[in-house]
Amino acid sequence: MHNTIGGLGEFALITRVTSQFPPTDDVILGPGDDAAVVAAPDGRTVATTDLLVEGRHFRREWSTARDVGHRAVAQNFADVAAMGARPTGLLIGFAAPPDLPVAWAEEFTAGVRDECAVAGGAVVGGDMVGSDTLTIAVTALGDLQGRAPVRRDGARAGDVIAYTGHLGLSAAGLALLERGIDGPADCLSEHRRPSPPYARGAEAALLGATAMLDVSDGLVQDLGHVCRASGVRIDLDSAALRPEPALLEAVAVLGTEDPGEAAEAARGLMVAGGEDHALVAAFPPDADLPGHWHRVGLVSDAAGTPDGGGGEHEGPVTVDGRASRREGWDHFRRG
Ligand SMILES: Nc1ncnc2c1ncn2[C@@H]1O[C@H](COP(=O)(O)OP(=O)(O)O)[C@@H](O)[C@H]1O
Ligand SMILES: Cc1ncc(C[n+]2csc(CCOP(=O)(O)OP(=O)(O)O)c2C)c(N)n1
Ligand SMILES: [Mg+2]
Ligand SMILES: [Mg+2]
Ligand SMILES: [Mg+2]
Repeated sequence: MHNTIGGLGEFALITRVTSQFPPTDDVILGPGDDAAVVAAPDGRTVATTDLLVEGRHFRREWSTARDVGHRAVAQNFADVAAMGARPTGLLIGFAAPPDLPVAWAEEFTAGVRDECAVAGGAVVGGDMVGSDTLTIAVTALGDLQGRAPVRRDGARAGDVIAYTGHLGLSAAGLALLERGIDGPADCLSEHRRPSPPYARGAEAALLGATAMLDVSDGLVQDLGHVCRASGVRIDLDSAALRPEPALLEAVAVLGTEDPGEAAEAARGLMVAGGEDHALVAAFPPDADLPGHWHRVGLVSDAAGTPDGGGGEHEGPVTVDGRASRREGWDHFRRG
């Protein structure tokens, strides 16, 4: 019996892993040749890639291999959804030390397979290499189904900002894990296995979204990209940012007794916490939004403000007209 991937060897591991992935109707040729062939019925393919690095994005003591598999898919197909596209294909680069248990690789694969079943895409290939640091590099493909992509540069003054999915739960989950606290469960599970509302990306496109992205680094920071690309400002209404019960509970567990302070701390996590992969979009003011799109802000003109929408201390995204005190994630600033 080979318990480590070093004992099993590269090609036996590839066979074990690739045999787990059922093809979908989009897959013309799956894993096994020099490249895969994925249908692009619309003739335009959305392509995106994100890395997961052990110690930076996940810890093996905090997340199971299955969790990391789910997360690798979610993080990437959320970007596909954020373009208004439907997930189709996935390529998985797997860099691992030879003493990694085979069971870890297999459980990771099961997580990938199960999240693909939720999102609707298929694994069509990947790569395996040895590395001191366990690193997962995923490339995701999507189909626009004949629609125009929803970019970051289309928001216009007068548009409303709305989100769907969760905000702040993942950041709360991370804070709980850092403190060794094992609840509330919804926050821990959202951190370990984010649940992006994949199908609502295409829905937003059909509802007339003018700009969209998924929240990976923090709502305020990520909406800043929309502002810079669109040449607008965005003001969020704190009263419209309603924390979910699990988030309020997490904040209480993390040490805020006062209910007023708890609500404030929860909103802090909603505007600055990343990795829930909620979808946030700008819509024309008359858009007929279903209830799962929560209206939280307004787009205004950047003209007349310093720096075309915010100086060094006031970014283009404000909360109740004021700069947000909390920043989002920056890979290099935070080390
Ligand atoms: N090393 C790179 N080479 C080329 N493009 C990159 C690189 N890193 C990031 N990008 C591009 O910059 C944009 C912003 O990246 P990122 O902030 O990671 O987006 P997201 O949060 O949606 O994953 C994306 O379009 C991405 O493809
Ligand atoms: C062990 C650990 N520490 C810290 C974090 C928090 N964290 C890591 S990366 C990140 C931002 C999102 O990841 P990124 O690679 O920037 O994805 P992208 O924005 O490109 O989608 C956050 C909040 C984490 N998930 N795990
Ligand atoms: Mg990225
Ligand atoms: Mg994104
Ligand atoms: Mg990021």
